[in-house]
Amino acid sequence: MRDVSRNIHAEFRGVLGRFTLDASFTVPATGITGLFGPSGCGKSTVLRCIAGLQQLPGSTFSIDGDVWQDGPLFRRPHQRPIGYVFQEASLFAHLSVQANLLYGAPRDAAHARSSIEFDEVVELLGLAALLERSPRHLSGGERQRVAIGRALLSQPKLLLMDEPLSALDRLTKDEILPFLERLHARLSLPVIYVSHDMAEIERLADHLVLMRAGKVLAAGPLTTLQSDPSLPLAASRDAAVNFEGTVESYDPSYSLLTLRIDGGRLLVPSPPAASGERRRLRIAAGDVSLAREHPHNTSILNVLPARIVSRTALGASEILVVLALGEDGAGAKLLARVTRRSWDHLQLAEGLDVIAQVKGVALAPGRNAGMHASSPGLRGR
Ligand SMILES: Nc1ncnc2c1ncn2[C@@H]1O[C@H](COP(=O)(O)OP(=O)(O)OP(=O)(O)O)[C@@H](O)[C@H]1O
Repeated sequence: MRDVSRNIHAEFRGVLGRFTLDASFTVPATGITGLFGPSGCGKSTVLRCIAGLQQLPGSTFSIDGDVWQDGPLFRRPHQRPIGYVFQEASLFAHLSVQANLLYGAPRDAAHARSSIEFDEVVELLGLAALLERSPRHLSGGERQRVAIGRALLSQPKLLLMDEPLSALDRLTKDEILPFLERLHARLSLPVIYVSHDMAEIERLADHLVLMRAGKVLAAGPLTTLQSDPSLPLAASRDAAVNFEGTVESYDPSYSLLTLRIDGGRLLVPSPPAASGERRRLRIAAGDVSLAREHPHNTSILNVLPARIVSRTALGASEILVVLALGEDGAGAKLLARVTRRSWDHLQLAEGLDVIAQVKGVALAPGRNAGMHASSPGLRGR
């Protein structure tokens, strides 16, 4: 039998008007799972099924071995310990921010032990200065932070977020993303995060469920799906991979961080950071070029040994190359987009050891840095 403990397991099947949903996935019941796909593919419907707001007979759902739906068993929405954050925050206009936050928080002491604390939520979401205010006078971003805080204080076992940033402008989004990153770093609560914006998913998600037309194309770790050439992400114009790096050292004379990643080291321009700190990195396929030999006298900071894992034609003139970093080709996967002419000219081949020249690395802000910064990340060249 499948081990459903520590997992979220979903199988939703049914017909809604002219739409057919046939979505099954299993992801870890930890971290943030991005639910990604084009408009109308069924992302919100999956969330509604998880919340019990949409009942499709013959479906199943369990989290951490706790079954919410299976055959005749169907827990009603109020029997499911979920927090739900929608596109637009609907706050009670006649209540203060503090009263809104506490609305729906369990009052009994039984919840107190394992609970998400009020003070912690206020601190994590930067709400201290807003507590006495009326929601009428909050900005869109502030309202959404209150809505997220209220969902957390209902002590959910699972947080569902349906396009929580899509109603906000770019600057406000960039202001809220660091708060979400802090929640991610500090709380162990599993989150299912719906978005059709890959930039948000790349910043936040650990796992990904890729949807198309009511079906799940693939589910798994974000990096694995990003670097799978058979999936649409890798072939897209802005294809990239994200992975974690650990700060090894900081060179103040050049404001450069050295980060250890699986299979190599990267130098990235950055404000100082403490060694041992974990940071999320993004490397775009278009920022990686290949050489047969170690280049001399180059301005490119990051030049790493790697092995070619696979090649996939992208139209008539380009090739998408999946690389594995390290002399032994056992490290993190990277994508590179090269012209077919260069591929032939350099006599590249699957299995060949090459040098990856990384022209740009985007580094997510540190957990405590940039809480009011509007920069989505730094680029190092
Ligand atoms: N109760 C329902 N009855 C009939 N059709 C429905 C029902 N619920 C959803 N649908 C249809 O299912 C499809 C998927 O809708 P859904 O909102 O889940 O997509 P989505 O991926 O979240 O889209 P978006 O990103 O635009 O929000 C749509 O065509 C929608 O009209």
